[in-house]
Amino acid sequence: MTYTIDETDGVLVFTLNRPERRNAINTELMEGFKEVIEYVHNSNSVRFLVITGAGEKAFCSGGDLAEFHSLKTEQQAFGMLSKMAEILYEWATLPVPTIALINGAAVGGGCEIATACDFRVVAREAKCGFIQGTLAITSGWGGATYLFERGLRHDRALKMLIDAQVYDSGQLEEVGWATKVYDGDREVALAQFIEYMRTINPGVHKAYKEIEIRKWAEKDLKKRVMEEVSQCSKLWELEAHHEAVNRFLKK
Ligand SMILES: CC[C@@H](C(=O)O)C(=O)SCCNC(=O)CCNC(=O)[C@H](O)C(C)(C)COP(=O)(O)OP(=O)(O)OC[C@H]1O[C@@H](n2cnc3c(N)ncnc32)[C@H](O)[C@@H]1OP(=O)(O)O
Repeated sequence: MTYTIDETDGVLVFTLNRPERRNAINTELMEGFKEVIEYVHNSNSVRFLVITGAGEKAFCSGGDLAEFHSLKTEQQAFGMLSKMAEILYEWATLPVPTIALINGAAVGGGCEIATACDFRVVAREAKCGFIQGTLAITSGWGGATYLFERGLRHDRALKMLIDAQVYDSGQLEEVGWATKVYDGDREVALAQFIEYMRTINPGVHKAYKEIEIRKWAEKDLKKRVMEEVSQCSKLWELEAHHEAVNRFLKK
């Protein structure tokens, strides 16, 4: 199974389970996201939604470059990118707090998924980055749009995107991307992170999330996400991108 969904005491944990591919997102995993979103909407018991990656090495390495490499044209790329962008928008606007429990590398689309979450709880040894620039594309799932909504200083957010490098956990904390850096066991870190939130009435959480979502509706967030998708699609079909992906796959 490429993913698991487990609910315990109101905490729903979605685990990306392709450690041999560093939990890269393929079509099957996209369906997993949809299943989780539906689960949360239909549940009265889920209080927190957590996403994490199986294994110790990676949270998520972004889109599955082997699978998506068959997409050559702008139109083909737009199909895949917009599908995942729609999913991430649904995820970002869920009525419960969302937590990326970043157990290892989060790069490319993996960094976008984490940025679409409300909180990023990051393992001390994890490295994360919007490395899409090294593949001659921009983020294509809405990640840059979410990044500019996360309250980071503008120059720091922009530098993260245009340097296209991975940051260590100290740098991620310094720029304000990581909510918390943890040492040791991820389950313990998660339990500590939600310790106080748990004691608060869920109606309060839902109300705060609605405030955020209303702001996003007024700021046309969805439209801006889809424009980001279009930009990425245009770059995707260029030779520079296909050459960079070839280099990665041959490595
Ligand atoms: C498509 C959407 C777009 C977006 O909108 O953002 C993207 O996400 S673009 C994709 C961006 N991602 C990458 O460029 C991934 C780059 N991967 C890495 O940098 C590294 O793999 C890692 C995540 C830092 C982990 O490094 P390490 O632990 O050293 O593992 P390996 O590099 O040896 O990888 C093991 C294995 O997994 C395969 N792999 C890794 N990432 C992907 C991926 N995104 N898609 C497909 N396959 C991936 C890698 O090729 C290795 O395979 P084998 O050699 O066959 O073992």
